[in-house]
Formats: sequence, structure tokens, C-alpha cells
Amino acid sequence: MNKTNNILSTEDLTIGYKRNKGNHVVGKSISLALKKGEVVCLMGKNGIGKSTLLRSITGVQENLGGEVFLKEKSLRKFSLSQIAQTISLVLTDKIEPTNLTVFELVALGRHPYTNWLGTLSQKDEETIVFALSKTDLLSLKNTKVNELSDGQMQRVMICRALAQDTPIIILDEPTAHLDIQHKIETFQLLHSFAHELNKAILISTHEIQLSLQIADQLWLMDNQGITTGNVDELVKNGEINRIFDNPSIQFDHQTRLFKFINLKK
Ligand SMILES: Nc1ncnc2c1ncn2[C@@H]1O[C@H](COP(=O)(O)OP(=O)(O)OP(=O)(O)O)[C@@H](O)[C@H]1O
Repeated sequence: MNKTNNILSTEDLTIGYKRNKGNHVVGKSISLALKKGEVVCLMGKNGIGKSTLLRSITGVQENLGGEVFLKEKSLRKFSLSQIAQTISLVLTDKIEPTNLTVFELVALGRHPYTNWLGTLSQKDEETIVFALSKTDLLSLKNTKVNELSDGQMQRVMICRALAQDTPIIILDEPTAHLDIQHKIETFQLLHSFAHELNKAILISTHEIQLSLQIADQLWLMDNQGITTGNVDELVKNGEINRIFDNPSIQFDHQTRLFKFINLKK
């Protein structure tokens, strides 16, 4: 694979978990590429391995084989601080109860750049205010994090990732707690990060209809592996059905909606 345009890529990657009696392989022979200025939506049924993949390509979890590259250099050759200056990761884990304000939590995104005391420079302050403004959180900046709703909290975590000022942002189910309006707004926001700020955005999600509207590329994960391509291509050739293993659920490429087919008729 030509890696020159890729900000992140994988080569023959095997992901999964080490166990005493043989490894639990979740995916193998995975070769993928992320580019700046693009939104990629990663989809697949529950338990197929999306979170495992995200943790594996960000160095949070050890790979069972193969290689991850940032530009043309192996991820193994990067220090933790260098990785943190390249990739922001937004996970679904609940954060520990904290007395921090929204501003202070977002400021933690500057950690890879600050000294050990966490002293903020003028550039750090400006980047935090930019992130708060872009995510429409300026009015909440002095609110205690433990007073936020789940939806507001999810926006704050996206804001922190933006404050981290990395070319890549990877998010695991960032709209899980949101109502439909906030789901749409979050997808629009992430789309603007890619298309206005030239970031590479990778989102693991179950929001199929929204993904079809905003994604530049889809990564469809099933038991056979990961199929990649642009949305129109995958819709047209029926590959989108890969995310279901139930033949009675099918994607209608004309209406771009899923329909339930009664196979007993
Ligand atoms: N810490 C772990 N140790 C061992 N196996 C794990 C661990 N976490 C997940 N798995 C297993 O790895 C497989 C993939 O899980 P993963 O959480 O990556 O799926 P997912 O696609 O993100 O699912 P969902 O859509 O439900 O969030 C599953 O079989 C799961 O049981």
C-alpha cells in the first residue's frame, strides 16, 4: 500500500487478546488507511471488534501481529507523548467523578505540550478557547463536570480532543447518549473538523443513516474482515449489507433505507 498520502495505515494487522490457551483473534490481515480531510465511519454488529480495532491502531492495546504506521513510520517507534501529539482518542468509558470545571477538563487535552506542572502558555489558552467555541461550550466553561448531562459530557470529551490539536481524532461511539438533534449536530461538528480543519476523523458508530450522509469512507467490519470504500460505491454494490448477518434485513440502495423482508412468505 502506498503510504505517502496516509496519515495512519495498517499492514497485515492482527488484533485480539492474548489468552493462556491460545490467542482470541478478533481480526486478521487488516490493511487500512486514514487520510487527512476525511471522515471515516467504522460500522459492524455488536461484538465484531470495532473498539478492539480502535484501541489497537492507537497503541492503547498490543497488537497480535502486523504493523500500524503514522505517516511512514511504525507506531512502535513513537513515544507516548509523540502519539498524544498525533492522535486524540475519545472513548466511551465513563470518567471518574471529578471536581474539575469544563475549562479545566478541556485543558487536560494540552497535556502533551505542557510542562510537568501543566502550566498553560498563551497558545494553550487560545487553543482551549478555540475548542470551547467550536463545540459551543463557552457558556459552560466554568460549570463543574459532575453537573453535566451525559450528552453535554460527550461534547466536552470531543472538545478536549480538539484542544489536543492532533491531525487525527478517533472516537468510539461518540453519540451513544445523545438525542437525534444532538446526534446530527455531533456528526456535523466532526464533519467540519475534517473538512474545515483538515483532520482525519475515524468514528465507530451504529448510526448507519447519519454515517451514509456524512462519511467520506466507510469501514464495514464483519466476520470475513473489513471492507472499505466510499459511501456511494458500497451502497451501489450492496456491500453495505455486510453489517448485518440477518438476511431478512436488507439495504435498499435507491431509498438508502433498511427494510425488513419477511422471508416466510
Ligand atoms: N478486554 C477484553 N478481553 C478479552 N476479550 C475482549 C475484551 N474486550 C472485548 N473482547 C472481545 O473482543 C470481541 C470484540 O469486542 P469489541 O468490544 O471490540 O466489539 P465492538 O464491535 O466494539 O462491540 P460493540 O458494538 O458492542 O461496542 C468480543 O468477542 C469481545 O467479547
